[in-house]
Amino acid sequence: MRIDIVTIFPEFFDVLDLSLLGKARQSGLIELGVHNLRDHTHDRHHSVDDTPYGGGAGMVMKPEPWGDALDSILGDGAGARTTDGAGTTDGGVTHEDGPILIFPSPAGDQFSQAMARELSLEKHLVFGCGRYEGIDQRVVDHYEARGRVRLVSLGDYVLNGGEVAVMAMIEAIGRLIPGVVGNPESLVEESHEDGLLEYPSYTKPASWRGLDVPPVLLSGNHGAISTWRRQQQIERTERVRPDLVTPHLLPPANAKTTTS
Ligand SMILES: Nc1c(O)cccc1[N+](=O)[O-]
Repeated sequence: MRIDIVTIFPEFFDVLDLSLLGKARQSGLIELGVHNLRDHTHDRHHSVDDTPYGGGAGMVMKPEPWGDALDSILGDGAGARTTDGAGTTDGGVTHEDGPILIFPSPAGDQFSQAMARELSLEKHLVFGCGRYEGIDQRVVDHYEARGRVRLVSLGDYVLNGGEVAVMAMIEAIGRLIPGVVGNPESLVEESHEDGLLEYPSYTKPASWRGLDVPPVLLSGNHGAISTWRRQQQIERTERVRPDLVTPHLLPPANAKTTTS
């Protein structure tokens, strides 16, 4: 997968040299390009924002630097929208094969594990990190007419810009790319992968400050352990995130439960 990021704080993404994503870049599983939006300005102050039309507080990011930066990544044909509905274009690039341009935004679709999994299958992601009061709307409109564009929200709270959200999205997406995480099994038993929150985990010592590991986990009875873990997932999800509990995730009414 190729990932490009446009930002006024390129150094923010230095951390992507570390850990699993750093190793994925060294092995070629992920190719990363970080682009400084200010390199696409042409005035001596390298200005990227201006006052909003219609008045109001704050500043809006100018469209010209964004157009220059995104064209340098996408090409001026961008993602080449389909023309005949059969998924082909004059450039031979199908709509589905083109890059996806993602703007983190509180006005976007909620990011989720399902979305992370969907995006982990893509060949090329381009992230545009807005700042100030946001990016001139015409940037989104221009590229929506030429390829796939998505506004994606990390959550319902206010951030100073898109960089933190992009970092979280890249981690959630990158770790799902085959080969990035050493043991793919570890991707399965995680919160939200099966629709439930994960069960509590324990390791040595068996007793710590008077707190003991649940005996079932020391029993060696793998069937009982699996049943206990599933029950813990259901109880934790019902307690913390009842909105995630759907009938198909619950055990049949007559199913036995394992005490701890
Ligand atoms: N919430 C927020 C924001 O306030 C600014 C940029 C991006 C996001 N977001 O992705 O959630």
